[in-house]
Amino acid sequence: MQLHVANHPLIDHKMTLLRDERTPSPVFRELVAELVNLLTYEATRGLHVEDVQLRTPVSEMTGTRVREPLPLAVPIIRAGLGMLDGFLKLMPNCEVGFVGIRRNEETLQPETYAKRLPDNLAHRQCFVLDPMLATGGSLAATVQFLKDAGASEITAICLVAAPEGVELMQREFPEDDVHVLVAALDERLNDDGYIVPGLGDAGDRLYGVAV
Ligand SMILES: O=P(O)(O)OC[C@H]1O[C@H](OP(=O)(O)OP(=O)(O)O)[C@H](O)[C@@H]1O
Ligand SMILES: O=c1cc[nH]c(=O)[nH]1
Ligand SMILES: [Mg+2]
Repeated sequence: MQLHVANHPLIDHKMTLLRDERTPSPVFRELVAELVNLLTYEATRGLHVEDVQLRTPVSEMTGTRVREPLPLAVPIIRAGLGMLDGFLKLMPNCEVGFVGIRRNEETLQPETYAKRLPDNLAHRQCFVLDPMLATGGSLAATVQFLKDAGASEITAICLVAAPEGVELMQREFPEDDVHVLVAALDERLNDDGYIVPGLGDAGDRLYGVAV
């Protein structure tokens, strides 16, 4: 697994607003969308493209377009859904697969309650969306589902990561075919498995505490 930390002043500025406990849900959602726009630009540098012939008002030229099959976006429900619109704004023709995972609050183990993915992901670039990489269990389970379906180029876009989660991903996926792009790499996990300083429970801050 290859880790990329965005390290950009605009992203850092928006992350500061996002982390603030006084930021209300509507603003939080808007900031997430803006951050995902910026991160998607960076995460899609390696998109597969093909040549296409066109004519400008001045001359013939060879341009490029994103090659088919188009990439698959995979938000991890719930909190990852908050990143989907921002991603699709830049990649409007992507198909979307869904994985629903909830962390067990006592064991911190991921529990999968929904999975709707194409059967065959060979030769398909996949972009996993989840704001939080804490212990890494939820992301590792999702990446494994994609690999089981044949995916070999997987990029996760996250907002905040803990070193513990990064280490788990590196242990589980030692090859270079998995990339994780994060807006911020934080200090550690606390005893409850929350990222410190983090931003709290991303799902609750996006959608409230309903289960
Ligand atoms: O790295 P991990 O230790 O697995 O934790 C990260 C997971 O925790 C959060 O989801 P949560 O379980 O709170 O579900 P929710 O999105 O429905 O709130 C977050 O969105 C990740 O999916
Ligand atoms: O800090 C954390 C850890 C896991 N899930 C969250 O939403 N926040
Ligand atoms: Mg949650």
